[in-house]
Amino acid sequence: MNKQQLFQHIQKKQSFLCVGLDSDLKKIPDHLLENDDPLYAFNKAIIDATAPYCVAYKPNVAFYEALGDKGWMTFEKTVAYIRQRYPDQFIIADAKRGDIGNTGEMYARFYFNDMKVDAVTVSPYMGEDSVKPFLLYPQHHVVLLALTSNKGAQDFQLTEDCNGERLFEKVLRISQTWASDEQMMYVVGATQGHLFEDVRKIVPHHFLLVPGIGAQGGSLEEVCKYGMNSLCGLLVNSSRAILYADSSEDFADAAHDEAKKLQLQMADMLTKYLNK
Ligand SMILES: O=C(O)c1cc(=O)[nH]c(=O)n1[C@@H]1O[C@H](COP(=O)(O)O)[C@@H](O)[C@H]1O
Repeated sequence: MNKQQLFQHIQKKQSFLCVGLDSDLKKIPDHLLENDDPLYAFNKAIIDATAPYCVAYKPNVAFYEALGDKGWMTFEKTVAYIRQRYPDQFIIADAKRGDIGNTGEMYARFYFNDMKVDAVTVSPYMGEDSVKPFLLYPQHHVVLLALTSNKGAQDFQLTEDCNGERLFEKVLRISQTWASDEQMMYVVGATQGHLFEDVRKIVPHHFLLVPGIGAQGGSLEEVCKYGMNSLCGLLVNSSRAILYADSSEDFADAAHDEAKKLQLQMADMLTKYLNK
């Protein structure tokens, strides 16, 4: 899916919501534990409840990897379910990979060829040759960590070199030379507020994956005010606030309501900030 197609989905749905599938056996409603594959049953119900209100899903592989073979099967089945039922949805494997070239090739092959996701989150720390294997798949996307939502973003990403350039700025500036803004996207945490202005000075045209609203306290309004571009350019993720809005048998209805609430706020943001 290219940027223009993603934007068309955003316009059609009046939403730039990405639902994070951080599905945790310890948090899903008890009655689902009777299923052969409880996480898959949970994911299917969440996906059916939220699909009208989002344009993307982001299964976080940690939650599947932790369950071994069974978890990987759940991951694969979940991606296949989205592909089959909701082919317009953009699917991001949140894997935060990044290793030397030949290892990166294995990761890229696994996620793009076998798991068939559209995009993978990748860490920039090991540099160009660690990211390149993912860029050999022209129809797929790298979502590079730039300025993350967590407190530890201060430890390295916000530190300055002797010219006053912060590390996240260097990541954005240099990595742009590795791929076009069709293939590269960046993670910028919603908790970074006005720093979106600085991000947009360097990458005005890229799509940004923005986690950190809801449970982490980031502001949707601030993200949109400083981060929206003429193709929206934002995929705003929410995981726990949607998945665990209710722990009873009504969990899917609660997820539906939460996703719809965010979609309505996003429709307002599009009216307010698109092309402003
Ligand atoms: O790459 C990510 O998706 C990511 C980057 C980041 O800076 N912060 C961040 O929270 N995430 C992920 O986004 C999701 C946020 O989940 P909630 O805080 O529950 O909405 C989790 O899957 C995190 O791993």
